Amino acid sequence: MQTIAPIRWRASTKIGRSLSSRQVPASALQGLRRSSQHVTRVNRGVRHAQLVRGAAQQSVAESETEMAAKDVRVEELQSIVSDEADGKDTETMSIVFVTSEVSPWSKTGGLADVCGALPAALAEKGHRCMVVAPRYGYYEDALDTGVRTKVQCFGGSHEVGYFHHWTEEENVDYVFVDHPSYQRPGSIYGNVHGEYGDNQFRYTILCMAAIEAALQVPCGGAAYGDNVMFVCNDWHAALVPVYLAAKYRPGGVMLGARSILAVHNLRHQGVYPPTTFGDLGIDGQYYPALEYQYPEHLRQGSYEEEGRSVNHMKAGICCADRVVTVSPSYVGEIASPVGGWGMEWLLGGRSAKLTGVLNGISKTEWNPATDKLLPANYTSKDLSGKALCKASLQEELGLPVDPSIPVIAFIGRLDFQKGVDILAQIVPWITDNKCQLVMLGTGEPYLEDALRIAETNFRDQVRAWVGYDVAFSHRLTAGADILVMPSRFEPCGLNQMYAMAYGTIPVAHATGGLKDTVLSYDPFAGEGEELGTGWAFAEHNANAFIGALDCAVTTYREYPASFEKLQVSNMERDLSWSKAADEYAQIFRWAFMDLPQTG
Ligand SMILES: Nc1ncnc2c1ncn2[C@@H]1O[C@H](COP(=O)(O)OP(=O)(O)O[C@H]2O[C@H](CO)[C@@H](O)[C@H](O)[C@H]2O)[C@@H](O)[C@H]1O
Repeated sequence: MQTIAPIRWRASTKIGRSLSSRQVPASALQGLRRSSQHVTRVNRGVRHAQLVRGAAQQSVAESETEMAAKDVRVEELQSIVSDEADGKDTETMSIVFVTSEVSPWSKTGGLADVCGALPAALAEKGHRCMVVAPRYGYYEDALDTGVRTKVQCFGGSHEVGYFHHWTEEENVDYVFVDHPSYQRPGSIYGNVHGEYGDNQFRYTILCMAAIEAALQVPCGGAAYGDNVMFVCNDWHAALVPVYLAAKYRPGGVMLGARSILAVHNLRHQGVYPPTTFGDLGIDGQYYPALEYQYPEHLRQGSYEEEGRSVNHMKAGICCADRVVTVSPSYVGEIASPVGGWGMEWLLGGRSAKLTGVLNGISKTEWNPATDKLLPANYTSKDLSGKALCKASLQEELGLPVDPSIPVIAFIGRLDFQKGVDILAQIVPWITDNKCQLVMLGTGEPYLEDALRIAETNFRDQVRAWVGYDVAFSHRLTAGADILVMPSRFEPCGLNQMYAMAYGTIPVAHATGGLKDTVLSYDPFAGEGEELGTGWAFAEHNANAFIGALDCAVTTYREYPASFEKLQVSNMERDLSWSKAADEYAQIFRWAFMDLPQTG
């Protein structure tokens, strides 16, 4: 606790400076109130730290004056303790998430879910939170701040604008970076011809614009300033730590800022030809942080000079103050050849600064008791609504409406990662065992075809919804009995947790976050012992998958009381973001204690 003192001192002075030196519109009274509340909280944090430091330095012989002062301190400590009892953090921080996607505005996968929910969980604990993401569309609920700035990269000066969304309920500042390269008719990252050729440029601008957002955008009347924690999500945001180290700190700006690289998927690293280094506007001494020479077996043929490349993720790993990934098991995988994708040696070297924090789920978006996208709502106390959801799903898809037939669901990106190939292999087993299979996904064309072929071959039992449909993903999660996740690797996985919250039992490959969350059911577990959450299989092959799925189907048919016990137990688990938010906050505090990482 004693080492906390300098952090709070920095926090209060920096926030104070940003309030006084930046122009604050007189009309932004509400925002000013929010800011001043924040400063008050921070000042209270300073007092807390001073108190703790004071306690450590106390001499044995206390004078009467000291005793009186101590009484005052005890009172102050009591007020802090009562704040803690409210579930609020007393050590509040300014946190800026930088991300390529954020739900509900832009989403291709789980990254958007995390950036749409974790900041709100941190804000609920008293932290000031901003999310910076590209403005891919004309978001009606985000207003133009009027702030414009120019960022220098790729041989030119590029003007970006900032749009802002804030609601009292969430208390998160969503800041959307506006640039012509973001608004395209295709999807976020590409179109039918593949990935956009200028993605490196688009996300370099995002990184630069995000740092400037903290300095310049007067959210609620006052900018965040330069004493912030940047949470840089995946390779798209991984240059933020590099710019802090190479451009800002040497110029005496952002000296109090720290950065965390949050790894959601290490397979995608943002890899470009080494000749692009000059476009990034980074001093040459940082070239080694970005350079990566792929070993021969991992080369994809497109890089010059024997596999040499510029790798954004690697740069983030080198320059971030800490690296966080989205589950404890994935930490071990990425620091080893099993899941390091060439980065294992670097991550192994930074293992003291590498932590796994299991994702949570949003209980406002994914709650069967209140979900407006479902034909019926239900709770763990009364599952009758779930039976209605199942019947409605079977009817909607033109499948036989029969409560005794187990409905097995798959939802996800159709990608090598998700193991859809082994799901395709076991479709005949599923149909032979008189189950129904419903798959929702989009992605690699050969896997989309595999889904279509399965439906064509087994029209009475299989449905393949090739596309992206959030409303249907909710109806499917609620209407199914079992959700399968045969992922080859899975940093965390969210669908298994959504399934658990909806009383749908997960069957998953024991990898990454699935290993941490899908625990095989123990029918002999006594009172107070771990019951399990579903069924997991260790080897990634069709036979092992069938073994686990057979357990789930057999339990559903022959031991309905056990199946229901598992459903209820899963629905009553705390899967919320609260615990993860506490763990992130602790990592931020540790990062603020250390000197900044220089790369
Ligand atoms: N066709 C479709 N229609 C509608 N919704 C669809 C859909 N396909 C996928 N989704 C939704 O997208 C999200 C996918 O989340 P995941 O965590 O399972 O995977 P993803 O691999 O994208 O995320 C990466 O980041 C997250 C967040 O850290 C990690 O959990 C994960 O392991 C890692 O691979 C879920 O909300 C799911 O419902």
